[in-house]
Amino acid sequence: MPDANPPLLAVAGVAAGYGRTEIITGIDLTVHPGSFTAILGANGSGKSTLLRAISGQIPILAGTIRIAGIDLATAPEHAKRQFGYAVDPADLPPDLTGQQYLELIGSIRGCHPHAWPRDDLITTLQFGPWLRTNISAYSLGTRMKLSLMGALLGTPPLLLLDEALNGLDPLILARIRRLLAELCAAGHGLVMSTHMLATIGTTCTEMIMIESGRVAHRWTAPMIAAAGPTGLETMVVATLEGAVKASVLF
Ligand SMILES: Nc1ncnc2c1ncn2[C@@H]1O[C@H](COP(=O)(O)OP(=O)(O)OP(=O)(O)O)[C@@H](O)[C@H]1O
Repeated sequence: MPDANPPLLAVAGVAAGYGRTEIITGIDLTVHPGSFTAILGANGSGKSTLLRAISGQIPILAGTIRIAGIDLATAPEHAKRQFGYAVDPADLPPDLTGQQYLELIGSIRGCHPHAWPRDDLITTLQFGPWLRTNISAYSLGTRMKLSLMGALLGTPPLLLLDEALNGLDPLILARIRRLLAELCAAGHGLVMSTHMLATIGTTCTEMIMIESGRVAHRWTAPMIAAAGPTGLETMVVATLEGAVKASVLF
């Protein structure tokens, strides 16, 4: 019998990569309503590859991915309606305006192009002046805002953010953090890859660290709370140092 309250995301034994090269292996990850999972790891460890697999951009080589109980492999269109994914700013279509991009995402999601969790998102993100300008003229931070606005369109149950806070100025960053915290409090799930420990602080409920394509460390909410904002950085840097020493030994 299907689970009446399935997790928002259930990743089990997943392997994925590019062509014949397997980059991530044996990944298990469960995200429940209200949780915020941060994916950490050194450059090139496989964080984006994991998020590309979860969002169905690359095929998986082993394992299963279920989004709100829906199998991504057997019902991809249905599964993809359950999450918003902040695309890499470099992948935004340069010849569209912001408004056209939002209309495109809205048509794919079957929602109004401004159907956000808050009606005033354009004002909150100070995006109004850019709506009718071609994306090719945007700064990195402006592209990042549009990418986040696309992910939030239709207020999906699950948000997948790949280093989606890079390049935002401190005011916009604070506003986005507040909005994401509100969404988690309302029962949405958030998975975000990041190097910005100071930014995620202790707001996440789980942290995983990817090393060479595998989950090498997991920190639960009590462990994160016990470390505190300053201890968190020390803890993660020490873990990364340990990984570098171990790779030198082998
Ligand atoms: N499109 C691609 N084709 C082939 N290999 C790729 C591709 N994208 C990434 N890789 C390789 O996969 C590995 C993991 O890359 P990935 O982008 O997932 O790492 P990451 O942890 O997100 O890194 P960073 O923190 O630098 O963003 C790297 O060795 C990278 O070179």
